[in-house]
Amino acid sequence: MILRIILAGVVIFFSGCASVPNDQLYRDLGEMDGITRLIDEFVFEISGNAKLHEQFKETDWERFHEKLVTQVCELSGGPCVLEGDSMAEIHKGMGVKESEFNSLVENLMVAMDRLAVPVSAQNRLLAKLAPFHKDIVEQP
Ligand code: HEM
Repeated sequence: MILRIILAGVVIFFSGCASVPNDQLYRDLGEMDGITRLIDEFVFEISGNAKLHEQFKETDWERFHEKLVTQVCELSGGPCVLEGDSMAEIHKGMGVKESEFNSLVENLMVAMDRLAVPVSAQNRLLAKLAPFHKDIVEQP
């Protein structure tokens, strides 16, 4: 009897874990539609940002947009996987400066404000992106 209760507890615990997917941020961002609109605005901001013009002058905007949608979908717990090189490998040798990184993050914040993304979701997305700082910025 005791064994059955323990077993039931274990089963409930694991099925509970499986039935609560950690996709709250993905849902708060409006799933694929919301994320696509967010990246539309983000890419629009980046492409018009004079401080970033030199870095992005040869960018394939369509590919960049698609990769960013996939990345934000994945990071927020959505059903996407960004394949390919790591953030460090992609940005290696670009000489990305701290000021450029901050400017790009400001572009994202403007995009999120424009779409009225709730502040708590904004903060959670920024927190997911923050660890990339060390992979992208090349210290002088
Ligand atoms: C949290 C910050 C950032 C994230 C999440 C991010 C993410 C990405 C992603 C997903 C790609 C596409 C990779 C691919 O094509 O496979 C990319 C490419 C690129 N990133 Fe970043 N990036 C960030 C910051 C920056 C900064 C600060 C710069 C420069 C100022 C930069 C410059 C570029 C450039 C030039 C490309 C190549 C675009 C192309 O030629 O198609 N990134 N980044």
